[in-house]
Amino acid sequence: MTHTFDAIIVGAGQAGPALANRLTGAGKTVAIIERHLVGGTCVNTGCKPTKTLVASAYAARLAQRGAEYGVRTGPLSIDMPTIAARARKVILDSRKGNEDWLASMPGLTLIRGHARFTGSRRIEVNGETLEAPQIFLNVGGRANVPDFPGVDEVDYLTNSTIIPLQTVPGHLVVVGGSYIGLEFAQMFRRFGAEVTIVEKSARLIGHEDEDVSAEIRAFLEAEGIAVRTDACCITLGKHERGVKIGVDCTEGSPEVVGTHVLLAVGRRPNTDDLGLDKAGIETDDKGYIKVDDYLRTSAEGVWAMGDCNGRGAFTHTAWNDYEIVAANLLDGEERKVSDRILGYALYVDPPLGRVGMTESQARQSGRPLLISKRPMTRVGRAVEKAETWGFMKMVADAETKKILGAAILGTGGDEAIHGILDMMNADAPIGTLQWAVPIHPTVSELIPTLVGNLTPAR
Ligand SMILES: Cc1cc2nc3c(=O)[nH]c(=O)nc-3n(C[C@H](O)[C@H](O)[C@H](O)COP(=O)(O)OP(=O)(O)OC[C@H]3O[C@@H](n4cnc5c(N)ncnc54)[C@H](O)[C@@H]3O)c2cc1C
Ligand SMILES: NC(=O)c1ccc[n+]([C@@H]2O[C@H](COP(=O)([O-])OP(=O)(O)OC[C@H]3O[C@@H](n4cnc5c(N)ncnc54)[C@H](O)[C@@H]3O)[C@@H](O)[C@H]2O)c1
Repeated sequence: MTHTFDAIIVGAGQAGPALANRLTGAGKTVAIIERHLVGGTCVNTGCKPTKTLVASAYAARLAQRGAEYGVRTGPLSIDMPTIAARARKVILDSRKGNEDWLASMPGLTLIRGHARFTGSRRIEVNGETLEAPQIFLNVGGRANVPDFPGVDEVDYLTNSTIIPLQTVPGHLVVVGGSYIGLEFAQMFRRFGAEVTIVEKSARLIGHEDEDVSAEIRAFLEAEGIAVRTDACCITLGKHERGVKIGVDCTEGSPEVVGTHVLLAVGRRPNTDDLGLDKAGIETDDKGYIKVDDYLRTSAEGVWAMGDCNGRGAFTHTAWNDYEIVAANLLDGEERKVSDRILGYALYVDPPLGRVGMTESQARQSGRPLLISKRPMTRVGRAVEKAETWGFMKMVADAETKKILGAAILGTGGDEAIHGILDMMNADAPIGTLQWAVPIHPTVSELIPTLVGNLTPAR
């Protein structure tokens, strides 16, 4: 039997439920299909639990440093079951919030099962056929597990399986030194694990500027995390203490032995089992669904939103994809992905808040540049909090006097960066900030000073 809807959404992650809300609000009948957990990656195995764990790790760090602040407590201990339970509660509350939201939408049918195209705008799920003139794909991604030699012989962890751990690993080896790897590495170090990060490129978080990578490496090493860069030819194998990781580094021992290994070497889109070929939907060589500026796929009447289109890899970019599609289809607007100014944060401590171009990208663009940089040791709020790692940096176009990009690697950087992000979205020239009166003492109060110190790049 074939069931017909006005629209079908595949995936109840970040973009799908919000779009379902708008479509049903416009009087359409909508089926949303979810094969696993409502809320997708961010809610169940991504942002929400990791930031909850990061908060516990921050509390542990402050407790470890308590005497520096003149606060002495008894012997410190880490209660991992309570830490994991806190993350679990945040997951369950958020998932339930999403489920309740879906249940409240009139005209919405939530179908639990794996969706697969069987034809153009025709989908099969649980043996039933569904058809709709409009189909929206929000299938997200999963941890990439490369076929490292020996990978099947060991119990490796991914972001999904490390979150519920009830004990602190003796020695956690983290393969991959980017977002996922660095956030877990630092939190488990703070929970008491020995931690080694193994990264194949020459530096951590390699798409950021070299000064950002170097500073992050410095504060992670200062907390006792071992970092092995230039690590090629990863191999995995069983060892009496847990797992041995073969790393063909240019320096150091060719083998690292740990009790646990976390694979944090990127994501892959959930597009390999979606029958895209049956619907004429093209992907790129990594499996990301090709979309145009309006998020339309190569097949008429099919859109792709969120991580699966390769145009963003964050919760807020998935959400913005929904906003773009809804505005274009329901509000008569013409919104484009290319109008998005990308901002994001890396939740190590201190965090990295970022927006727009890196200094290196700005230099490669060949424009005349103005650059300004200020260490956090010269930011009053950071000094008062005794959290002075990092720096603030801004790059502007010397001719248009517009900000091209910024990094705030320092305490409160994930929040303070929004002052710059908002300036860029308002398309305001740097002089706009000259007479702003920021609040003292904040990290943000130094943004006008950063602007005032912009000087021609050498
Ligand atoms: C450890 C970790 C930490 C992160 N932290 C942050 C952060 O701090 N900030 C941030 O902005 N981003 C963060 N991210 C990234 C963020 O989680 C993703 O960008 C976001 O969840 C993408 O949302 P999405 O809607 O595109 O996909 P998803 O949330 O992955 O949702 C896709 C859904 O589709 C379902 N699905 C897939 N295929 C099918 C099918 N064939 N049939 C039916 N259902 C299907 C899946 O089960 C899933 O529920 C993090 C990611 C990870 C892994
Ligand atoms: N704070 C956040 O917003 C946040 C947090 C976590 C995850 N995320 C999202 O999740 C996505 C995935 O994160 P990720 O860190 O897994 O992926 P990533 O693609 O950002 O980084 C993967 C890292 O692994 C390294 N690597 C690849 N192959 C390797 C190998 N064989 N040996 C050693 N190192 C290797 C890469 O050089 C790179 O540094 C990101 O794109 C990000 O958008 C975001």
